[in-house]
Amino acid sequence: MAEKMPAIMKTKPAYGAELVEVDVPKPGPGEVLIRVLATSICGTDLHIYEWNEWAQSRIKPPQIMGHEVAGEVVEVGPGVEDLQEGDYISAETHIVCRKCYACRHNRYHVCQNTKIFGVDMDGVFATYAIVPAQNAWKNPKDMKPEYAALQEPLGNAVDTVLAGPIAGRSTLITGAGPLGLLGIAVAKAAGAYPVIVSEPSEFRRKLAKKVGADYVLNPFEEDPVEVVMSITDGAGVEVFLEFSGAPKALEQGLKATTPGGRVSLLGLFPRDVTLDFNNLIIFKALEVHGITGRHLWETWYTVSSLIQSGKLNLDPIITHKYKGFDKYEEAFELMRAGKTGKVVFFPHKG
Ligand SMILES: NC(=O)C1=CN([C@@H]2O[C@H](COP(=O)(O)OP(=O)(O)OC[C@H]3O[C@@H](n4cnc5c(N)ncnc54)[C@H](O)[C@@H]3O)[C@@H](O)[C@H]2O)C=CC1
Ligand SMILES: CC(=O)[C@H](N)C(=O)O
Ligand SMILES: [Zn+2]
Ligand SMILES: [Zn+2]
Repeated sequence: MAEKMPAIMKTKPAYGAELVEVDVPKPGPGEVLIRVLATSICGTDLHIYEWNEWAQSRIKPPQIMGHEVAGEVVEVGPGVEDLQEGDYISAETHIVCRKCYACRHNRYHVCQNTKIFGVDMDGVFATYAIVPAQNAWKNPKDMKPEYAALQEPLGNAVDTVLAGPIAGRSTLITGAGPLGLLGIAVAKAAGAYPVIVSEPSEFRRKLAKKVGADYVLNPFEEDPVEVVMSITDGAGVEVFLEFSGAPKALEQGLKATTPGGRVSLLGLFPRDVTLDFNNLIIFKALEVHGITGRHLWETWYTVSSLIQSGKLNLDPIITHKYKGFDKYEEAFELMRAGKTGKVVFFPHKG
């Protein structure tokens, strides 16, 4: 195996990243080394690339980026018992402590001491990467690497969509970025109808239709509330799934939700949000869920089964595939421009 490897690294506290040659790491106690087969870009990676306020407050360069991955175990560190060379795995990105109050209540997805690889330590945008054995998820041998890498963000989408009943329920999704597109795929696979999607980007509205949205609208040209009311004969939607992080979308979605309906909030807002809580939530007795990470490990079982069921229309969502990392700047710029769904790198050129 090579001694050196290419990696996309946040080398300095500024916009962008660099493609560098670094040493192939050695797995320590409780760790495995994987040969990365596929790795995909998350919106969080884009925040790190752009070096926004959140990234400046959290990321400590130099650091290898990336956290969505599928790979093959090539070396097992001391003390690892349930993994062996040749295992085909993906990885839960949240490294949890199992000691805090949340962990001791089986709420690992909100562990108070969460560390995230690719965020708080070296990540997976490289040909080899270190994964803590406790975070490894074994994949069926026949699962496409690009699907296997998507399981981590699919977990966010599954927890958002399936936070309550959805089969046969009218559903509004705001934001058809990579995560919102995954949300549409999960909602359709789970029997939601109609699925109405509000998204300003024409490129992404077209993708939303391909993935299975029943209606798409441009919130900058039509009032999402009016469209929803006309489709639902004035009732409003039973389920509102927020995937945009846009304050306006939140307000519109709450107005479009039927009294007593369910709201799942995944999108992260750029700033504090002012909201008419009394009339938009309290007097409508809405059920509101904050969504983060993935429930460990039941969400991974649901995601893997949904992929294996063949009912998730993932191919239209994976809009860009790159062999190697040479064109990483193009990939990030296209994503910044909103001209992509999910972008996947296959690090090994051979
Ligand atoms: N809670 C969690 O654990 C996680 C949350 N996130 C957040 O989820 C959100 C979605 O992630 P990505 O799809 O990667 O983000 P993205 O930024 O690529 O997609 C957001 C989409 O919302 C659209 N949008 C903007 N304003 C809108 C409006 N007024 N109405 C409807 N749509 C609007 C944009 O055109 C874009 O397509 C982001 O805010 C991200 O930070 C991402 C990962 C984990
Ligand atoms: C930080 C991330 O982007 C990650 N996908 C998560 O689920 O926390
Ligand atoms: Zn992510
Ligand atoms: Zn914990």
